Amino acid sequence: MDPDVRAGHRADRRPRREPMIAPSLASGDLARLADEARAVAGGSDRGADWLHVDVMDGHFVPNITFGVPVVRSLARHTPLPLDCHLMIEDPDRWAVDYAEAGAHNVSVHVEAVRDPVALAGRLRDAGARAGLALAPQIPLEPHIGTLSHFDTLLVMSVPPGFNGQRFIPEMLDKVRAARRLVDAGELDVLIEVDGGVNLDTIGAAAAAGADCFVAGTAVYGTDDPARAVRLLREKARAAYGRP
Ligand SMILES: O=C(CO)[C@@H](O)[C@H](O)COP(=O)(O)O
Repeated sequence: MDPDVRAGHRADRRPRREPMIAPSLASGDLARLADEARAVAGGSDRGADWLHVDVMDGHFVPNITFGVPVVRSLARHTPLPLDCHLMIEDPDRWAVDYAEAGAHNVSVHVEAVRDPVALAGRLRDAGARAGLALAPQIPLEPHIGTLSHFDTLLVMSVPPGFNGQRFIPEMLDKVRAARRLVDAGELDVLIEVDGGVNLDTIGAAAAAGADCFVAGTAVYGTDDPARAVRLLREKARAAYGRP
């Protein structure tokens, strides 16, 4: 693979002291996706780090959202790296199409993928980071070996399928366990937490060791999404022990 692309992936594995915020576009106005992306991009200020794109197929989860053509168009309308979270059956068939459409990170659910190691390699060959997602009922421990082939661990803190759900604090045990492995040098993944992240919950997720925070309702459910991104980052920074 292109060494510059790999270098870019490594650059995302920043020292864990600067929180990343990834607004979840599915909570925005779905008739104005480019505008909603622009609303969090930041302009001259620092905006969101990634734009989270929840892909749901009506089979793996009981909801339907975005397909490959939407991601391809979005990639032309925003400078933000697209973080595609595939909640679909047969990610082995579809994931690389999202990478080729311009996704920066493509996460697949471990129980849905047939050959995770091969798929991670194919995603990287297509120029994307590879992410492994764990729904609330899926434990971390059996998948640690598989994760060593991935760039991102997405810990879901709500059942997949819908925005606006309540954060499940018990999921932070998985974040803490992953953080310990990363800090011990036994795993090299960016830890993302997704679902119910808001100003009341982000501090606990940051203290548990998450690097990247997906927030839908807490960003797009406000009058000022850019401000919401700033406030979320400040809360996470404070929990990291930074001003
Ligand atoms: O993947 C999912 C839900 O399936 C999440 O990305 C949520 O869509 C985030 O929305 P909030 O829980 O922050 O409203």
